[in-house]
Amino acid sequence: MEVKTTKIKDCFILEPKVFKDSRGYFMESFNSKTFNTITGLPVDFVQDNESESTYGVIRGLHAQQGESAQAKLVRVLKGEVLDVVVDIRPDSETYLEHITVKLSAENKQQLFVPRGCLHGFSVLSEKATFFYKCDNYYNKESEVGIRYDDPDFDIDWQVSSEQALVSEKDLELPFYKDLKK
Ligand SMILES: Cc1cn([C@H]2C[C@H](O)[C@@H](COP(=O)(O)OP(=O)(O)O[C@H]3O[C@@H](C)C(=O)[C@@H](O)[C@H]3O)O2)c(=O)[nH]c1=O
Repeated sequence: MEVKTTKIKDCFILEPKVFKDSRGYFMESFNSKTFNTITGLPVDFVQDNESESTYGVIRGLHAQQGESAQAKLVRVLKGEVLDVVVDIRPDSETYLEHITVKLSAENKQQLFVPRGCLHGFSVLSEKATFFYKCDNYYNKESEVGIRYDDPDFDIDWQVSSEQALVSEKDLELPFYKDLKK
């Protein structure tokens, strides 16, 4: 497993070691000891989630807050997405910065999203199966989010506005400046 830093504090890209042979490939997609050693973060994942989406779907930008804050280790099992992390931790040196990373079944990259950051993704392939580990349980009451098209962040989702497919719930999210903090 190789680790690459991103410009967001404590947000890493992980690249599993892939063993290819005539049968196909093998990889350790997650190893708790390796994860904690290479990131230096003692994260204890407790919930796995999976979703499937079609081209143009944008999910996000979401987080859970307070005692239910969640770190996530996200990856793509099928297809390709543009993954987005926005740092809304007021005490972070990268507060209000965001990154975009292409994750695909082919590149097998994983992105670690620290607690307190907003997360979302857009689907760039015909379909995408998205998988992620969370270090805290789902708690609907603790959910917060902002609009994917918040002009203060001006995120390029690489999907045209005509083709963007966004849930009703996500369309009702506020812009960051209007989020109750
Ligand atoms: C996230 C989640 C949803 N649900 C339910 C609630 C709802 O009925 C249905 C769909 O939920 P949502 O519309 O919120 O799903 P979705 O828009 O895919 O939400 C996810 O988006 C990405 C970007 C994230 O980062 C995740 O943390 C999560 O917020 O699934 C759970 O039962 N457990 C969960 O952990």
